[in-house]
Amino acid sequence: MWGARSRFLIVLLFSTAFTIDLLFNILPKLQQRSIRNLRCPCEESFNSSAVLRGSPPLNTTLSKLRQLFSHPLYREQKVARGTGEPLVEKDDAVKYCNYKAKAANRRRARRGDTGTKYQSRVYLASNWLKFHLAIDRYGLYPRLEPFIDDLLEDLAVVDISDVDYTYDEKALNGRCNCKEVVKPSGVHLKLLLKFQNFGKAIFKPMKQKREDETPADVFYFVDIQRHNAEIAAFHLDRILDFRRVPPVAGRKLNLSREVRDLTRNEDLKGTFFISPENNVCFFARCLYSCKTEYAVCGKPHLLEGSVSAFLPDLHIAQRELIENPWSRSYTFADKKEWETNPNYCEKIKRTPPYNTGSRLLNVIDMAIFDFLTGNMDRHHFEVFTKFGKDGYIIHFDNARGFGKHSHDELSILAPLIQCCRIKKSTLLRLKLLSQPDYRLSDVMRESLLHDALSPVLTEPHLLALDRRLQAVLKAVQKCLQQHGFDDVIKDDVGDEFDYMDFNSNAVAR
Ligand SMILES: Nc1ncnc2c1ncn2[C@@H]1O[C@H](COP(=O)(O)OP(=O)(O)OP(=O)(O)O)[C@@H](O)[C@H]1O
Ligand SMILES: [Mn+2]
Repeated sequence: MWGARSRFLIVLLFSTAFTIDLLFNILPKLQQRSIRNLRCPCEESFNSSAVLRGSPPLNTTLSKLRQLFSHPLYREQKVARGTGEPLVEKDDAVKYCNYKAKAANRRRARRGDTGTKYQSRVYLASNWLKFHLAIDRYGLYPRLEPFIDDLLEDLAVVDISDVDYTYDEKALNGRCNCKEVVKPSGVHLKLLLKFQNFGKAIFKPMKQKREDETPADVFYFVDIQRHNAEIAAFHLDRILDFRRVPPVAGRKLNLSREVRDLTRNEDLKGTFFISPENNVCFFARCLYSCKTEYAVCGKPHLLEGSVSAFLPDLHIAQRELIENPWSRSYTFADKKEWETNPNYCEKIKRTPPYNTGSRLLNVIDMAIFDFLTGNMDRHHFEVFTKFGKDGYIIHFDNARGFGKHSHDELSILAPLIQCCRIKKSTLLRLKLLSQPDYRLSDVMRESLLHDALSPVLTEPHLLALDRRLQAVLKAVQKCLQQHGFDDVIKDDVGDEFDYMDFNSNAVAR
């Protein structure tokens, strides 16, 4: 009798353990593996190599993300718009990088630091260099290029050779002593990572758990930065086909081994301490808020964060910093003109460079992107000087998005609502992403599974994307009713996609 009962208990124990393993270990791994398969070019997608090799087909053929990227809207339209002029000339860039690498090697040698792990030159096969050389007038990276996924992987694992604070533009331009211009970034603690392959990236540490929502009484300008928002924004921007966010991946850093032991910045080293919980912590040298209560801590050494691939140096690819015409007031009481003047956009439409070309449409694209993430902190933006006033806006700094999933901040959409204009290509993609087969939350969920810090966004944040997408489409619909098709929809793709009716008059005529 006792033997039968204990046998039953043992079986029960094993089956419970197996179910838990299946739910929390095996299934997520299978799902991650199926996402990895996304990295092969889309030709492979439907004669699934998994089936050919005899393994179970999983759900790769049902991948919505793969279907999305195979859609005609997401295939290269080079013929229509010509080849994209590159941001940097290959020979110039390689020469400049080699010069920098040699200088870094000389500095290392002077310090007697000649370990074989350091390369003496820049390799063309490095994914960060491939990324730099592929930036063109149409985006920060091409569609479906496997090196972007390889770069994301590099950002998450490549060995670090040095860590430092980030310095502001003046320092980057060599116009002042770098040590003097550390940004006042006590709240926005971030680090410059230099990799052993000479790649560089910006690390923003985790300051808030994914599950926490920004409290209602917190103003956007004192809101903290979220590392997961940076990662999610990169994926969203790629899914929207803007390709205006530099590649970002999640990474767990060992604060002792990979920051404290590697940095040669004594100020940074000096901010390390051990917390009462025995965790390794550090804070930033800065002009304000440099207190231990603003420190970040590992557990006990490991801390997760976002790693954003560095763009080419300003020396070879200058950028212009521009104030956003819809920037917010960063004080409690003041209001900006766009908040009180209903005809504000009419004024902007007459003001160069918003009066011609695509700058205004690009600001509207950015407003849609920011509305989807809930980012109210777009005070300035940057463009590459080389691409002129029609060049795309770089969607830097998305760390203040994804703060509240239960609130949609319609004021972020002001540029769209007040100007009633949108690129046809943008609208077509938004409409596609509102279809059940390509649903935005589903493709985002799938895309984010690939990141080392998966799950990057909680379900309520993913679902908020669908709700906000509907709000954008509704705003466009209202504009169409008020102003008509020709005034609202700016054709940048021709009639190639007019068959995409989606049972609505928003796209087809
Ligand atoms: N991936 C990158 N490559 C090159 N430069 C970058 C990158 N990410 C950020 N920067 C530069 O650093 C600046 C500050 O970055 P970011 O806005 O993300 O940090 P922040 O802590 O919010 O700083 P701030 O308070 O100045 O906005 C950007 O405006 C940009 O010039
Ligand atoms: Mn910022």
